[in-house]
Amino acid sequence: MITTQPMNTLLKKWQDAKLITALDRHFALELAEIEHIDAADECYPLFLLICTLLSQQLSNQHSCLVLNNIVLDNPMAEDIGTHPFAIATASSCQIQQSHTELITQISAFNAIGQPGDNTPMIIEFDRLYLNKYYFFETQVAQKLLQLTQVNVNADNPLLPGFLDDLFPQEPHHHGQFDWQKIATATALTKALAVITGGPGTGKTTTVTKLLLLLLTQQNMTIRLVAPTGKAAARLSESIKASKNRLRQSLNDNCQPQALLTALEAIPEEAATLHRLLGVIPHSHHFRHNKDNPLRLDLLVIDEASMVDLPMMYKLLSALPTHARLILLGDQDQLASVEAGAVLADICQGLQVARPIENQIDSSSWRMRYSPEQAKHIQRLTQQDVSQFIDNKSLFGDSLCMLMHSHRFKGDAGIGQLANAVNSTDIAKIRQVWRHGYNELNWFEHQINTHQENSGKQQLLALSVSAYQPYLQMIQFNQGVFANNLPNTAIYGAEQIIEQYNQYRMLCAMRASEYGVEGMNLAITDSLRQAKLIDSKQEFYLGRPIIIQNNDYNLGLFNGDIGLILQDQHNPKRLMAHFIQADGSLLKVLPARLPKHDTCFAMTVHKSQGSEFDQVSFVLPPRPSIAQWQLLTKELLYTAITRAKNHFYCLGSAAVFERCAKQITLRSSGLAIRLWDGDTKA
Ligand SMILES: Nc1ncnc2c1ncn2[C@@H]1O[C@H](COP(=O)(O)OP(=O)(O)OP(=O)(O)O)[C@@H](O)[C@H]1O
Repeated sequence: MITTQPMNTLLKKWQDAKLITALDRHFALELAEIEHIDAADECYPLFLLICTLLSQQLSNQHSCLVLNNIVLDNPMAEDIGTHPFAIATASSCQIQQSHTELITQISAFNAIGQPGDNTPMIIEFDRLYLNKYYFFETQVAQKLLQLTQVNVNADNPLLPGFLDDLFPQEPHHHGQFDWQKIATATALTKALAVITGGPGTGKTTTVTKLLLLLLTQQNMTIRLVAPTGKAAARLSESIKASKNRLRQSLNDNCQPQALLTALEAIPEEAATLHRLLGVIPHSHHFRHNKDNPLRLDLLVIDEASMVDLPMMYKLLSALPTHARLILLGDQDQLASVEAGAVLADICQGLQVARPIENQIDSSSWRMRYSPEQAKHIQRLTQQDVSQFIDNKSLFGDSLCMLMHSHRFKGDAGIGQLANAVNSTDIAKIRQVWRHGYNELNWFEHQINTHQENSGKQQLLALSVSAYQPYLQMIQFNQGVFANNLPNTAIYGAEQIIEQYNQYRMLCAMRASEYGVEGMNLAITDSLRQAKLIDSKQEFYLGRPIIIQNNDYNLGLFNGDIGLILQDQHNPKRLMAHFIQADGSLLKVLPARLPKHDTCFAMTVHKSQGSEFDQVSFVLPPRPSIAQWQLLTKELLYTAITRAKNHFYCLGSAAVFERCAKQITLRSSGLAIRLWDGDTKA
């Protein structure tokens, strides 16, 4: 390897240029100590480079470093050449060997071992792992494959009839597959079922019908969980709504009492993953693990795209050996905040790449069933899925993807835009925006010579009107308390919070004028000018708060959102009010709140698992290089699909379209392990 400067100097230079973090540099230097090499050794630069690249990959949520992906003449991906942001004219280090030679050479380092070795790093084919992540990935793959191989007895002769009753054939759908029915049959026959699909495709409806059928056959302890409190609360609401719809339809169709009894036994309460596993304060470990398994027969995990690799390992380890697992989620959403993209990897084997008009590879999906599973499905559903038979894959037997959204009607703008973005179809994106749907509004960045942006001003005006109703409710209560009108009804905290949750501004990033920080300041200022808030004090009436750290004693968790309101029992006292996952109200003295921020605007990442009636999304007008890394298709898709009725976007067409073209790829070997066995490089 050749370098233009000593490696230690280069590491510092890369850190200063924000190509790597201080952690990446220290990680590499520490491993060099473990390897017992220093600058005098010929292989020192290569060892440091490889360790730095691995750490950088882990910081960017990859599970491993794919060595064949390293660009040999510019491994640190430095900006070279004529680009205005370029930091150099030539890369400061180059690897002269081929990838094969590189893999052979680094395999000889003491700190890099083979699978099964107790070394800090593990190399497998062209994938380099931190030992811990290799362990998580192999364990997750092994446990998922074990589960998918467990066939569950679904021979009850009543099942096909029950399935027909629960999924009546719609006359106009004659001859089409009923994927909800097939998903239910899949989950009836396998200990692992993965039911994925976009918003409103019927995941909750399907799982409710599935639980109903399972409970008609045997008593089971079922637990419902989701990654965040907000997502758990939403799952609980969705299950309740789905049960109500089902109760109505069972009664209308005079279904057998057995079904109605089973329906009532379906649990409605959902918990967070942390609560399920039992948090031990100040520890990464949970009370439930392989030595103290969970007490349940069936675990349903919603919003599974948010579950990272280490958490999936912990969940699977804590699952009792006899238990069944159902994963629900949208594989197209943003991947987890921490390492891995477990749900996307699970679904990867169903992806069929296809080129579309603008030459960008997009994808469609195709089920893959073994001949035995196709027979089970046919017997239970009378649907012939033989066209999806694939003799090579067994993992496909556990999967079912729902593709038809019942929420976004075929011609509705939000659904159209989400689909166009999801398939990186630029022509379709332009067509949707040009169509002028009522549900979609575009605000163009228009920055004049005084650096004033009329697009931003329009969005701020809209945000003021969208937040006005909840702030007026607060002002009404304030008047009642101030004038001591005991017989006048006031708005309850739950009502006010519900009203606040009708609208949210989402940003791609935290920092900068067009990030959460800048937009929160701008909205606060606009609301103050409109006399809707009085923001002189830190904890002013109506301030929305988002929690940034877990506080197990208070029962507040990262991402929880609440409002500063007058305490109804002592109106002189302001308290932060939160709705918890079980629907109850939690009141906390503002001074006791863990680390928090204002939440008129929040990141798209933090909005996962939530939905709002109206959503506005802010793209920066001129993204920096670092900001471009965040602007992905998955980010856009997640932002759009948070909106139930209206989506507004502040941006420029060029940025929106480039964002839609950037597809997140997370390096991992999980998909290969699940779909091809451990044999493929
Ligand atoms: N087969 C169907 N026919 C008609 N309407 C349906 C069907 N399945 C679901 N729906 C309706 O679509 C809406 C969304 O269903 P559901 O909540 O089950 O979807 P979901 O995929 O869980 O949504 P989300 O992604 O928001 O959690 C509900 O109003 C439901 O009644």
